[in-house]
Amino acid sequence: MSPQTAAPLDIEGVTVAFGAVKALDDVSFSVQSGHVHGVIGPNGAGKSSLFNVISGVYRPSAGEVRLDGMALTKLRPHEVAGLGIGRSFQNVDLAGEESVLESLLVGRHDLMRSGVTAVMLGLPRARREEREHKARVTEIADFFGLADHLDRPLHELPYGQQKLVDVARAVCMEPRLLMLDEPAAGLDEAETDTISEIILDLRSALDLTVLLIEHDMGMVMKICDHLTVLDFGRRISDGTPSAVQSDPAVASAYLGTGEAAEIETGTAP
Ligand SMILES: Nc1ncnc2c1ncn2[C@@H]1O[C@H](COP(=O)(O)OP(=O)(O)OP(=O)(O)O)[C@@H](O)[C@H]1O
Repeated sequence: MSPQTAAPLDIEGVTVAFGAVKALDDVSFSVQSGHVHGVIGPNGAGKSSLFNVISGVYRPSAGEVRLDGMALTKLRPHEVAGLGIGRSFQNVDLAGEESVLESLLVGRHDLMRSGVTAVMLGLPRARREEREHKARVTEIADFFGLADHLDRPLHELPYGQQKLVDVARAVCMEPRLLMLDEPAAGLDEAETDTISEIILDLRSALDLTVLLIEHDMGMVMKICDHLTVLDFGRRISDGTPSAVQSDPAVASAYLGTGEAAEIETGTAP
């Protein structure tokens, strides 16, 4: 289905500081190609900062990020996206009357060769390209069970489907590495199961590496091959879900956060 193949990611000695606060402090870990790799940690641990470094939004003061051996740390966000990193966001943007189709086409912006003017003038090459992009977007929407909703305004969809659109938009970028920031936030158990299945199916069907930030421990334990745990910007644990679950450093980081029981039992809050 996709011409791309899953890519490995290496994070080496990455530090990001905001004044006296080190959002990331000498963080290193590797993500194997084809893995679903979870990044977990209490609030403020540095997870979103890590995503921002990988996607080129934050420049680290030290360290390097490599996708399939290629250094990303000096690139701009659109250049990082062009190398095959697609990203969903923590908060769904409900503003505007944008349709699901339009929202998904935004994900293909960097893949479109014809400019907006050419499309508006109805030039043949632009029309053909637009048709091809719409066909691919429809195929991806179908994977998410969204194909019947393409013409509906995004804000009319139930929240669970809006979260699916957010993930689908990142898939429309044709990534080799898909970064998902809390795809299950605000979802009920059945919706969380649905998105979990979709992530696993996507990984196989599109040959993706998946990097996942998620607070839902039930989901993390179920679908991740490997976990990295951050706390106060430092990597405090890294290993298989069961190894991380029994790591005393992890239990102590979560102590008093309200998520400690979920870490121990691997259940959703
Ligand atoms: N742009 C910024 N300016 C100043 N401080 C920031 C900025 N971004 C992050 N931080 C700080 O860096 C630390 C890590 O924040 P980050 O958002 O990366 O954590 P997180 O693990 O994603 O948290 P959460 O689970 O709550 O989303 C926090 O102390 C945060 O206040």
